[in-house]
Parts: sequence; structure tokens; C-alpha cells
Amino acid sequence: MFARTATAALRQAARRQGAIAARAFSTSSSQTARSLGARFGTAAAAAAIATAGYTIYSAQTPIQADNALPVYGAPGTSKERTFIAVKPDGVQRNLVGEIISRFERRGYKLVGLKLLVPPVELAKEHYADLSSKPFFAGLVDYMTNGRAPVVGMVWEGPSVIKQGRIMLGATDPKNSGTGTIRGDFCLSIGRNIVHGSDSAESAEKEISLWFGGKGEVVNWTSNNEEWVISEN
Ligand SMILES: Nc1ncnc2c1ncn2[C@@H]1O[C@H](COP(=O)(O)OP(=O)(O)OP(=O)(O)O)[C@@H](O)[C@H]1O
Repeated sequence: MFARTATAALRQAARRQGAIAARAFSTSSSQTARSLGARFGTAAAAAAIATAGYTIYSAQTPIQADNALPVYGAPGTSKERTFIAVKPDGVQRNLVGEIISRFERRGYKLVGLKLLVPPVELAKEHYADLSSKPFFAGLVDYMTNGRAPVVGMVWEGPSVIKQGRIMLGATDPKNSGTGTIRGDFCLSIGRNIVHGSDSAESAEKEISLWFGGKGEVVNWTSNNEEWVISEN
């Protein structure tokens, strides 16, 4: 679907510029998208498909450029960031919208979002601290076997690392309180539907690992920020 969207954007840009008659843009490869963008000029280059997990990079100027801010944000400030993932069981169970909605309604800002089947090496690196556990192989397979993708997200806001973990609930749903995501939707530790960074160090590692590509995290200003974040 993303490939079709990008292709449509390229077609539209080409028509606007009166550049080249419409052609059959049937491919979705990033290389082709980029070369089409180059051929059709700046406007068409606004849509290009990258190889990693159907991420779409916009060539338009970011809404608010903040080049000094690393992708993992600034822990301890209102620009603190955490990595939250909806695991394959959460995607299968149609809980992506519910989970996004909880973070949005709390007031946190979505600054990174992607849908992907993670490569085995990525999952192994993500869970490297669990590599000696008996469930490690099963955990990596469940995350990477492609029976459903993972939705990776970066959320930003004050105390989002700690509060994100509270919103998720205890790792084992048997111990998760009602009102938490796991407490409301899960029964088993092997199918606990979400992941959240557990410290500033984890957030830095995980955001860099999952969203390290150029432009994958977007700095932007929410119009209602002053209504959500203030010490008066
Ligand atoms: N005993 C277990 N049996 C099966 N799977 C487990 C077990 N313990 C942990 N897991 C899986 O490994 C994941 C990572 O475990 P960890 O101890 O790091 O907890 P967590 O940080 O709360 O979880 P996550 O990293 O997914 O947010 C768990 O979310 C769960 O999916």
C-alpha cells in the first residue's frame, strides 16, 4: 500500500510539472522510487521508499528541524523519548490503534512509526540481554517469523520512559494491574503484546537500533503542546 501511495505521489508530481507522460510505475523498490524522484525533480522526490521496512522518507523540509537533538531525544526533559513496539501478537489481535490511542490521549507525541518484520539479527540485538534465557530462541522466532509484523514507535514527552512502562504494566500479565495495556489485554508472558524501553540507556540503544536511519524520527511541534506540557 505504501508503495502504491509513493508511486501515486510520484505520478501526481510528474503531472503537475508536466514533465513526463504517465508511465507504468509498477515497482516498489527504493532504488526505482529514488531514480523516479530524481528524474521528475524536487517535487517528485518528496516520496521515496527506503529498503528498511517500508519506511517512507519525505524529502520535504521537516516541520521543525532540530538537528541538535539526537534520535533518542533528551532524557529528563520534555523531549525525552522511548521505544514502544506492538509485538506480532498485538498486531494480530488488532490492538495497534488501541495502544497508539492510549499514548496519544495521555498527551505523548508520536515522532517515529514503522511496520516491519524485523530481521533476526535486529531481534537478537534488541533482546541481547536475554540471550542466555531458555525462551530466547522462541522469543526471537516469535518476533521475526513473519506471521505478523511488529509496529515500532518512538514516543516523546516528559517522563515517557517511566510512564510508558507503567502504561504497559508488568512484564508478566499475571501481575499487570487492570488499566494497564497488558493488564487489560494479556494473559501470558510469552504473548504480552507490547515492549517498552526500561531506562534511558535502553531507550537510546533501542531507538538507535530500530530508527537509526536518516529521517526516521521526525522533530515536530504539536499545536496543543502548551495545553499539555506546562509548569505554569
Ligand atoms: N519466562 C518467560 N517466558 C517466556 N517469555 C518471556 C519470559 N520472560 C520474558 N519473556 C519475554 O521476553 C520479553 C523481554 O523480557 P524482559 O525481562 O526484558 O521484560 P520486559 O522488559 O518487561 O519486556 P519487553 O522488553 O518486551 O518490554 C518479555 O516481554 C516476554 O515477551
